Amino acid sequence: MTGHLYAAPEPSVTVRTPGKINLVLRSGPVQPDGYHLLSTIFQAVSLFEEVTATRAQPGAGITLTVSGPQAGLVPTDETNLAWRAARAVADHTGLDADVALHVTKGVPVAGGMAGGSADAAAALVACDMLWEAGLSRQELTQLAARLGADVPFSLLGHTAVGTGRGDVLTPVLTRGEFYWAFAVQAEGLATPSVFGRFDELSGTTPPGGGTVPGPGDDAELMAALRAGNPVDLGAALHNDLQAAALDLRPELGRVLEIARDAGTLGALVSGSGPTVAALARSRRHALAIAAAWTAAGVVDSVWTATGPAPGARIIAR
Ligand SMILES: C[C@@](CO)(OP(=O)(O)O)[C@H](O)COP(=O)(O)OP(=O)(O)OC[C@H]1O[C@@H](n2ccc(N)nc2=O)[C@H](O)[C@@H]1O
Ligand SMILES: Nc1ncnc2c1ncn2[C@@H]1O[C@H](COP(=O)(O)OP(=O)(O)O)[C@@H](O)[C@H]1O
Repeated sequence: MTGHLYAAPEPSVTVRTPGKINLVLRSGPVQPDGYHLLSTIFQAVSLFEEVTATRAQPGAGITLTVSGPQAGLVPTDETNLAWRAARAVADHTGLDADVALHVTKGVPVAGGMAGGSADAAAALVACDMLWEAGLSRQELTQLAARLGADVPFSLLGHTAVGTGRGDVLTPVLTRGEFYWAFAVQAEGLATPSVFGRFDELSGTTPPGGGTVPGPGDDAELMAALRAGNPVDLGAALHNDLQAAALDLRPELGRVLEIARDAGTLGALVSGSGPTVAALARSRRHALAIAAAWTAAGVVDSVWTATGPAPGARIIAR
């Protein structure tokens, strides 16, 4: 028998969180704090991020690595949202922030699908469990909202109405599965520039003024979700930021047109873009829409998924 010594592996926790689309996004004017009051309906989709948090030696601090097809576009320093989430758990609990984080990206980067927010949500849950911090759901949600407007929804998943900055959530009842195709561009759009262009295009409303339509205005969309009716859902999709994203990226007009030619039930820019989401009749139809985009050469990659998808889940420990 040879005398190999095997070190016990360090404890680790892996958490999976979904990307999202906004089925409806209505924005009011910019507020004095620089944020826009929103009325949105999020749907989580089956493109997932995974964050593994592994215990590190005392004094090691936070380290972070990233893998996945677009890993090169993601910062690995303290500006990464997963890093900031680990820091937030440590600051909130007074525990030492010694952890090695690994992020596996499955959501397009800077595509308006909240991949970074999903990493933040996953890192919150993973560090809470690894460090046995015992944070309540409410504490996790509060930390999430401080990290970004989309982060609380990444924790929750499924389908939900978002008000305030998009961070005040009410779950929505849905039936069945919806099929989506996504047209992804290699070069993302920065969320603040899209909101900035939205302000320019929407004119002279003074900061803090104006009103935001409530979810009651989306009764038809809510009924379509409850009934599991993709045709009615497709007809009710709406994004106030779409004109701004198209203004910054006129070529997205062609991407929308190709989806319509391929028989989509409804296509729109996802959140702040530039990803375009197209609702399909079936899994096969989603693949056909994706193939039409590829054939036209108007995208850098195509992805398909179903929604709704669950929120943060611990998948290994
Ligand atoms: C537009 C949406 C739609 O779900 O998402 P994306 O499409 O970018 O993923 C969200 O509102 C983005 O959420 P998130 O990306 O978490 O935003 P944050 O990091 O909190 O904010 C980044 C910046 O976006 C602008 N912002 C964000 C949210 C909001 N309600 N009003 C804003 O004006 C602000 O300029 C803010 O400084
Ligand atoms: N963990 C992360 N994953 C991806 N991007 C991140 C992350 N942390 C910080 N970022 C930065 O945030 C930007 C937008 O991130 P992302 O969440 O992918 O897009 P969006 O806000 O359009 O949904 C990226 O360009 C990147 O510079």
